[in-house]
Amino acid sequence: MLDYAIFAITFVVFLIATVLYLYPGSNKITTIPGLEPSDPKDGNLGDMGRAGSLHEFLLKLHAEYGDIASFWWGQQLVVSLGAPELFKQHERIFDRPTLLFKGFEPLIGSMSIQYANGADGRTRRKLYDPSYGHEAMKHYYSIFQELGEEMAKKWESMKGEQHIPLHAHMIGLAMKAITRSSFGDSFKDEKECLPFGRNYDICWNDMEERIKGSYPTEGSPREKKFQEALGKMHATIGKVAKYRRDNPPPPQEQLFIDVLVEGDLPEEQLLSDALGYMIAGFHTSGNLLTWALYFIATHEEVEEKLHQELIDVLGEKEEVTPDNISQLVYLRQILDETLRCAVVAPWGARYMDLDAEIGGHVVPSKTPVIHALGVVLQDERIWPEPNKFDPERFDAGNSKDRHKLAFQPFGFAGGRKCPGYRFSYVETTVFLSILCRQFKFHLVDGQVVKPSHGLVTRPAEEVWITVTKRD
Ligand code: HEM
Repeated sequence: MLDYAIFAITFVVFLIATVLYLYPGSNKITTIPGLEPSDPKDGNLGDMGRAGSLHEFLLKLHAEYGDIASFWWGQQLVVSLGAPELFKQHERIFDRPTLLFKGFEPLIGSMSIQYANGADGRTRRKLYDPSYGHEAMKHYYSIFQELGEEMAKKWESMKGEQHIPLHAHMIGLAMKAITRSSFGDSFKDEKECLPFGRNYDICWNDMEERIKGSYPTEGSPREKKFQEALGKMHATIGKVAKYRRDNPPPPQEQLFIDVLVEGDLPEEQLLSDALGYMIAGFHTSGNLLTWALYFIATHEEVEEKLHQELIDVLGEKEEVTPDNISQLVYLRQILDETLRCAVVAPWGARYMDLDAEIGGHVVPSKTPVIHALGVVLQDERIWPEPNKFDPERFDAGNSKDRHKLAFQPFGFAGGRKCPGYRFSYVETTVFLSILCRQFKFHLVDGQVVKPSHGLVTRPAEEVWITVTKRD
């Protein structure tokens, strides 16, 4: 009888301990150091808001708890990795957790590649990736050249001291680059391009409000305005898709939109992925261009060294081509240091269906795992004086001993890194070589340029510059 009582008591104690151990809202389901939820419903989302952004929150989290740390996204435990050695353990993981990107769904749609995992995600990448592969890139140089020269002419026509809204101009330029190269000449027509840009602004401004926690109520004028603008963007993409379906180009002239059209995809997937690639394509590159020119304008020695390289490699007139682009070594260092210093894309994420071991801890199955790319890009153990803009960090001699996963601004895991990384390097190289060969840049006095970190890092306010034509 006593034996039975001891067994029963032990069993009940074990059961209670197990329930407490696994109860959501308790951090006991993992040994990973980290935050307790500040709120039973919202977890640490409030702390994230107070930090300013997820990136700033992660900087603090890792400073306090180390290279692997945990926190609560609402009632979901989330793990963050903040060191290249830990990235290594996630190098093969493909699937992305939906939860952390759910906020973008009203704009990009639930069928976006952003949410596609397993066989579906891999099949899509296999279908879409060649549009931004090494061979495809060769067709885009002339488009970038034409757009860069157009921008240079516009700046040249501006009177000496006229203030230029750098961010607006660079986002516009990057939008033209992705639409023309991926969707064809329909976007050459300003009548298509300008309203598209305006509708995009309406949707994006509303998305920024949503990401800060302000959602429109169903049927409200705000929601109607958002849906109307989104509908118009979809209608434009639908019109372009129909035109390309009715007038198919020869195989060697196929663009991304033709791949979508030929893929015989459900209409919703076509619209989602067309819009998703477009947004991912210009938001990122537009901000990379903005930050690069901001750093060039504020670092005269960098500006002059770059100008000299452009003259040495291209002379006064030559264009960037697939054959000479690799000679623009210093320009590439500037782009890489900009991606690092401005943390253009601060984080990525993955999850696994199984329990996994990372950094000596068990990560329970289905737990979203953040790749804190930006935390690593600002880690002073890897990058001394991390806030200093110094392209020499990427000089071949200075890079050779660095861990290969220390610089991964386009992500690194599971063959699912950013599909647009080559595109971005080529477009920004062509644009900057045209603009920096012709102009000197000056930041208008009295501005304090601060970053605003979302899924992409942009300047919190417009950056105003003036330009002087070089002799
Ligand atoms: C400065 C430029 C860019 C940066 C820093 C950047 C960064 C990133 C990062 C960090 C990811 C997440 C990767 C991961 O989960 O491991 C990503 C994904 C993605 N990027 Fe980019 N990107 C840039 C330019 C572009 C361009 C030009 C395009 C379009 C051609 C593009 C399209 C995408 C798409 C569609 C995804 C999601 C892919 C998927 O779900 O498999 N990006 N990007």
